[in-house]
Amino acid sequence: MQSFFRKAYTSLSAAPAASKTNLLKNMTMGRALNQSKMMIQSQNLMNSAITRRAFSIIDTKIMRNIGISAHIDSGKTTITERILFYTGKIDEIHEVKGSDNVGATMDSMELEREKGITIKSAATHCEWKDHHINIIDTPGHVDFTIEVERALRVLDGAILLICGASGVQPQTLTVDKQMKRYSVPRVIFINKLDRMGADPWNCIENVRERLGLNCAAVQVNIGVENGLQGICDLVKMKALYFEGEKGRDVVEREIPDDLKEFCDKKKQELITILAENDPTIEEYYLNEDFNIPIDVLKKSIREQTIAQKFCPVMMGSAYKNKGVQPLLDGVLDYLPNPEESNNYAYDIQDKTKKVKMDIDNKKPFVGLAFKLEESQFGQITYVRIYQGKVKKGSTLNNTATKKKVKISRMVRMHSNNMEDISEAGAGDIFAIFGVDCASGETFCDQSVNFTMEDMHVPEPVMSLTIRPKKQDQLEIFLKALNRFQREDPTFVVKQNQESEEIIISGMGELHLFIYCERMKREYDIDLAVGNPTVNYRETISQKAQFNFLHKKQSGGAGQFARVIGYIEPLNSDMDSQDADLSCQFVDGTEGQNIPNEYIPAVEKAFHESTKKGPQTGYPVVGVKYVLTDGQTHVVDSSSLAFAIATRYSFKEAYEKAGPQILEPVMNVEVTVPAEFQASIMGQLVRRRGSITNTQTKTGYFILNADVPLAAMFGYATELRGCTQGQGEFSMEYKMHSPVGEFEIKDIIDAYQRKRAEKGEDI
Ligand SMILES: Nc1nc2c(ncn2[C@@H]2O[C@H](COP(=O)(O)OP(=O)(O)OP(=O)(O)O)[C@@H](O)[C@H]2O)c(=O)[nH]1
Repeated sequence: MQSFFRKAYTSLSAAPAASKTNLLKNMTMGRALNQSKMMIQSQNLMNSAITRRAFSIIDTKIMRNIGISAHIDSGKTTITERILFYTGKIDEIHEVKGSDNVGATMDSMELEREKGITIKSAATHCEWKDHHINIIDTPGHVDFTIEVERALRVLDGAILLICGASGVQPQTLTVDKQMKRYSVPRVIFINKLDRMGADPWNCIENVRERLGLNCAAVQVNIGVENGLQGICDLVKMKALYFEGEKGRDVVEREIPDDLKEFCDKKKQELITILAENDPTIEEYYLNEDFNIPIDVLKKSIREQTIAQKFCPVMMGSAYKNKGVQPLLDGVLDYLPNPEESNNYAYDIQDKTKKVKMDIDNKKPFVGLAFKLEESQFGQITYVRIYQGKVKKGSTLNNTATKKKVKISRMVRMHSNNMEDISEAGAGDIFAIFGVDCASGETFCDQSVNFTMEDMHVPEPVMSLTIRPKKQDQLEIFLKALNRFQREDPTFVVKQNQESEEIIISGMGELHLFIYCERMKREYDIDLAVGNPTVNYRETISQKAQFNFLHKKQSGGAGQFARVIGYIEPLNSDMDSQDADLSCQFVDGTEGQNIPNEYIPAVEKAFHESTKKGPQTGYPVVGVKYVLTDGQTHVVDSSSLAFAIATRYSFKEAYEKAGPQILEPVMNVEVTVPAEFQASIMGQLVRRRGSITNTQTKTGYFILNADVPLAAMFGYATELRGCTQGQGEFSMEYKMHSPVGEFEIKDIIDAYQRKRAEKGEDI
């Protein structure tokens, strides 16, 4: 079959365009191959045809931009590897941490292959049944959550992966929340059905309860765990088996007799759920007619999925090569093409003006740089086109920097490889070379000036000091920091003004560790790394008035400014995930006691004051400053005087407003063999954790707890030690909560000590 394919591909490539379709038909139809083999051959031929088309603009109707998101280790990379194999992009499957030591194709960084985790999201594309699919493989580890955010921002649909044995896990909740935030329609794939204790029906219940998603299975598994054989498609009412090399031949048979009744029941469940939002299906339902034509059923699933009223659930085992091709069919059948998803930009002149993007190649070009990557050929910038098209050699505007950029080389990426293209059209994802920009910036045609909506960038929760051991490496060290910062908005670099120490902050220990490691490996820098510290925040718990007069009228130019008002908490409850961690200024003045020209100085000085809290030096959050009145002097008032008065007024009121210190609290999930239940609970309670959920599943004990980040240092080692290496845990940022009484004193003392010792301004 391989040689047949090669021959066919050669003749197809050489044939004139008009005869290719016929040639394709003849070659696939004229041979007495079995049904499944024919399917694969015609598939590969179509793929070749589309690969050729990749050099020109792709019709948006046959395009899908999808991401694969899940909790860590759910199998995203493993699935992507199968997708690339079945669509003819790679000739061989390499496993994550596989015995061949090659590593999965999408894990192209050395560190990714070593650790068996995905760090940066790699973009790729493939062709399936005459459709072009752009795929972003997103990392599952919470420390790289910004990669997930970025991917979702630019995708039209997603596959939400769930482990068939573990069900909904902490990060499934996070990625689901992110998908909801960006209104991304999704299909669910329950993976790892070959694992001990796997149960897709439990997972579906779990999804309904914990994610609140209206979902139903469109497939039923044939067997489970070691006995997993295939799946039944409830739309077609056929059984599908995956035979031949690596399960590449999809063979359709009748549903096994012992599953017929169960499949009928599950199909009825699907129809009942669809009927709620679709009058056509409702009519079938009311007539108790469950033999709905395939097209009608697919149309309903598609429309409701795109409208985010429903999620179709598919299933299988990527590792055992079962269920991946039907999942690809599901992507085409149920996820939107770029024309079917809504995207908006803001007019840079008037940010309140929202402009709907039009997937039309004739419209002015608007594209978002959503990801940067350093390669051996220079910076690669990934761009999603929201409208218009772009040709190699054209010039675009970067609306953030106002700089003109020449698009001299355009490519489609495939992990670390690429293919050159000469143009790309609306809805597509491509990459450009040598363009200087930061991620999140918008490129436009000269005729428009739009910016795409900002991405949600979470607050960094952990910091550490870092410096090169050798002075002559300082320049390359700063270059590396600069690059990482532009690639990743959750990686923040600051310099302490007084001690000149460089402080890097990020989303967790692993996040910061990876950057230190990359500096060592990619830049050969010998680093001195300090101890990690937690990013505390300060806030207030009650309202407090201020009335402050700043007056200096002895000699020289005088200063006079009075500010009157109050500060109050922005949140009624700080112990909540929805707490607003911003600071707001409200101009509540009436009349002209403070002339308008001084108000901006007051606002600016308030925001400046919140950058460094009086108790710990960490930023103040969740505070509203309301200016109600004031007083000026005809000669001596100035913006400077009002700025000084504001700073003192804030300090004065802050002391009376019940100051609090907030610390990052993590949602921790620990999975251990059941016999370790007691010791695990004890450990987390000692680490100031409050247990939120426990469950026991097939010999495993799973515990969820909210634990302060400050108490989680060294937990990986402790867990490994007490479970003989059999325990696993993951954690993600949940919220900033007030620090307990006992810890407050330690934190303040440490801050005062540090200041006294070093005269440091942290
Ligand atoms: N039994 C079983 N194992 C699987 C399956 N899919 C993936 N795995 C294994 O699960 C582990 C994690 O798989 P990955 O594909 O790296 O998961 P991921 O979601 O990409 O991981 P991160 O990117 O690090 O979050 C690997 O050891 C895989 O071989 C499956 O269907 N069944």
